[in-house]
Amino acid sequence: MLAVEGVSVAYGGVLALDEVSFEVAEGRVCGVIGPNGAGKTTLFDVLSGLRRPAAGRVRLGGRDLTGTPPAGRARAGLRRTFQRAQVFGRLTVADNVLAALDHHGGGGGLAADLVGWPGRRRREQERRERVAEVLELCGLTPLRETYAAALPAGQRRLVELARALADRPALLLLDEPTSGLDAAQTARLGAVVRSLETTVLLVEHDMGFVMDVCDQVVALDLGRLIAAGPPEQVRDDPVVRAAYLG
Ligand SMILES: Nc1ncnc2c1ncn2[C@@H]1O[C@H](COP(=O)(O)OP(=O)(O)OP(=O)(O)O)[C@@H](O)[C@H]1O
Repeated sequence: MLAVEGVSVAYGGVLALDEVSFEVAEGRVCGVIGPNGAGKTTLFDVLSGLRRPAAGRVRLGGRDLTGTPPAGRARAGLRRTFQRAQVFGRLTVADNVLAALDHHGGGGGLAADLVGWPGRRRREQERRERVAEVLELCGLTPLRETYAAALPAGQRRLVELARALADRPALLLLDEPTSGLDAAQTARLGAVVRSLETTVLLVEHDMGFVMDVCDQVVALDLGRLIAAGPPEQVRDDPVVRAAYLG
């Protein structure tokens, strides 16, 4: 379970987050909505460890991550995608995903290869199978040998998603995942997100997508949590509607 407890962040005089608290049960998909400047990006920065909150705690699976730097959170199973996809342009699609798995096994360099470290080939095989599985899931199999730099933005975003999913993260943060995707890619993304057993938090402006894939939604406005609950309930909440009308 992800627990956000009383998180506050101030930029100078501006309270970007004001005692925000909510929980997401394991394996659930939670949408984060709110008008511009609501604090959504700041919340993601706090969760991924890029920004230390002035107050409050973040727990994942009972473990307090509040003071843990980004690399430690990655080891705890947290993955994030960005509004601008971050992929290795000079690697093929398949190698991009393989690279995301490379800290599992492998290693040891040439010496270990020569000695034929037991289990090494089996692990290599497992990694390749996992790459194939994730590429298939994300609809990228036909593009597996294409260099990522040659892909249009929408497909690069799917590659970034495939990288994030590769080693079965405990928590996946998706920042506006549908931006740059066409209708077919958005539908594929929705199916992928729904099929995951991972806990997912996603910031998204496409309300149709949020309604379609999220189990719950939290709404922020001016740094405060103004509604939380089932998607339709939050969408129809008069306070949420008023916030969007500004
Ligand atoms: N580095 C910063 N320095 C000062 N103020 C900031 C900084 N980053 C964000 N803010 C302010 O904090 C508030 C929350 O911003 P944030 O980017 O988290 O909102 P958001 O919901 O992600 O908005 P958007 O949908 O436009 O991306 C806003 O008032 C914003 O102007």
